[in-house]
Amino acid sequence: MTSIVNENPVFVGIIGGSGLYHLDNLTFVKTVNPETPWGFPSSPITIASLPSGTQVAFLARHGTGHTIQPSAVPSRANIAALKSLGVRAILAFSAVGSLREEIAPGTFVLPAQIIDRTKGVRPVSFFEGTGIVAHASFGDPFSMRLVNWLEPRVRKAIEAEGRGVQLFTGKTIVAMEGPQFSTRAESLMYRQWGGDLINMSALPEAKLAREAELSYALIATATDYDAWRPHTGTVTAAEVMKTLHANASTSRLIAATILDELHAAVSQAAAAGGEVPEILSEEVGSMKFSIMSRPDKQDPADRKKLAYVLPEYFSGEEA
Ligand SMILES: CSC[C@H]1O[C@H](OP(=O)(O)O)[C@H](O)[C@@H]1O
Ligand SMILES: Nc1ncnc2[nH]cnc12
Repeated sequence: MTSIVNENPVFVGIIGGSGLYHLDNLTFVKTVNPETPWGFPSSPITIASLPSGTQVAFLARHGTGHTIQPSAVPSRANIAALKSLGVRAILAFSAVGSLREEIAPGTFVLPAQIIDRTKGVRPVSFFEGTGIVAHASFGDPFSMRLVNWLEPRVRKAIEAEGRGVQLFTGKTIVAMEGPQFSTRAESLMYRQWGGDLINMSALPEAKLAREAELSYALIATATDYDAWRPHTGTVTAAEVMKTLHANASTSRLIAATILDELHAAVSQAAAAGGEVPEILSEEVGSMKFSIMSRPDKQDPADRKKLAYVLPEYFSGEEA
């Protein structure tokens, strides 16, 4: 595991969604493809440096050629691989449908809540398949410190772009199974439930980031109005494609504008004796009291597996 005192630490990971398979203005350093206890990530991870020399890690959620179904994204391997590189904060981009008139295609949103409509076919926990039980807190599924930090910076970046892209915060995203889009009845139901956006990838990604004690924020980019509008057609992939390109270019601009400062905010305390930086403080240490299984009942093989993602609690001898 790469440590915080590395010469060129990679503290920030970016997960690119549909349409966002690479970033701009970065100098390629290398690709890495760590085999984790949960397999390989969706694609080799690109380590690249910003003009300042800051290095970041980029991972394409569906693979670089978009070959992985939403239900088959190896989210455990993705999150574990990023953590193994030293990543502490993840900016995840996602193409989403809108469930609200005011969130027009082309709008960017930093959601605050998730409604789970996945169907139990995705592994959702690093603890699954082990004899160690843990219950992560997930009431606030995104890292609100990170989201609040992002809001003014993302707003500034999109204003500077000058295309009139709007930004919303505090919204609720429905994470559905797919790969088919929703029916009109489902879409209307999600609105009644309080959903504002819909995608197929917020979960289990956000849950796994929480279990790994990583700060995680989603930058949701609206591509369509889903299926709830009475007098218009329902979402099609062709509709999504119309906005995907422009959204990806705004996403790249956002990344280029904020990554240096985010890296600095995440590393701010490293030099000052290893205190936990403010922006990470909700997540770091959050699993400490989530682990229910008595240490003397924990199988060493399970501990070894979990140490890959939570060395903080599992790398030593059992207590
Ligand atoms: C291309 S439309 C449906 C597809 O797009 C979103 O992907 P991502 O979240 O990776 O941007 C959505 O979640 C679906 O997987
Ligand atoms: N309408 C929609 N439903 C689910 N995922 C999406 N991704 C983009 N648009 C979507």
